[in-house]
Amino acid sequence: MLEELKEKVFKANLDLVKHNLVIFTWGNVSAIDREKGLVVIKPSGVSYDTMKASDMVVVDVNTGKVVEGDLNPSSDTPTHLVIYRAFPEIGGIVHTHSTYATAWAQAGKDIPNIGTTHADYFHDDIPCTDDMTEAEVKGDYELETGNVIVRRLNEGGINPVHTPGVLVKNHGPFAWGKDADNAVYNAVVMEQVAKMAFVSFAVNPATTMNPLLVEKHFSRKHGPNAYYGQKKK
Ligand SMILES: O=C(CO)[C@@H](O)[C@H](O)COP(=O)(O)O
Repeated sequence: MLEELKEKVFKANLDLVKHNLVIFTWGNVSAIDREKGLVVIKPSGVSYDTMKASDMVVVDVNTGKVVEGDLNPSSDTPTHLVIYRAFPEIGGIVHTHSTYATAWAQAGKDIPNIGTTHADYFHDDIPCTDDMTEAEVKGDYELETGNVIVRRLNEGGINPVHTPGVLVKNHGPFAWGKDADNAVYNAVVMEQVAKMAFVSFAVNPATTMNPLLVEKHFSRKHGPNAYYGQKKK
């Protein structure tokens, strides 16, 4: 079942290594078959060096139950499932501990949009979630991580299509897209704009962004007036 999607998710997980977004067994990629209501995700704790397409695990997006696969699904599976259930536009999700995006997450800071590269792909500042409560941390942690992500986007009036990523405070980045490959692409861009922002503020802590450039660049990628109508934070 879902052999083609397993192959795509498997290759997308290997692309995390190719793009230097993960080491060891860190991170994970998933994708969803919306018609079947099934999610294919990387197995937990398996080295990318030995991983095979047939190792991918298939879970029910609504129950989280494993419907196919001999290995345990990624420990972050509940987080992925919350995001899929909340945002039907999303077809693939990536979680990494990539250095610069994770540094902004550990610092508890949104990645500010101070350049056209950022504007091309993320439009808004890339949001960082707030501190998780004791109940959230001691509860179903991965599920609650998904809930704080959804809450941060919804309360910020942030469109997940226009801003395809988030930072989980003190943890790391989640990125997404229309499919697994697009999610990996956005994860790579997020890490790059995180690095560029860090270096830019080191050069000039007082730097600012020309808002005219934001609309100019975002509209080039998403079409004219694509952003209007989205609530500002
Ligand atoms: O965020 C974490 C651990 O803090 C996880 O994302 C690990 O980095 C990968 O876990 P598995 O996908 O192998 O379960």
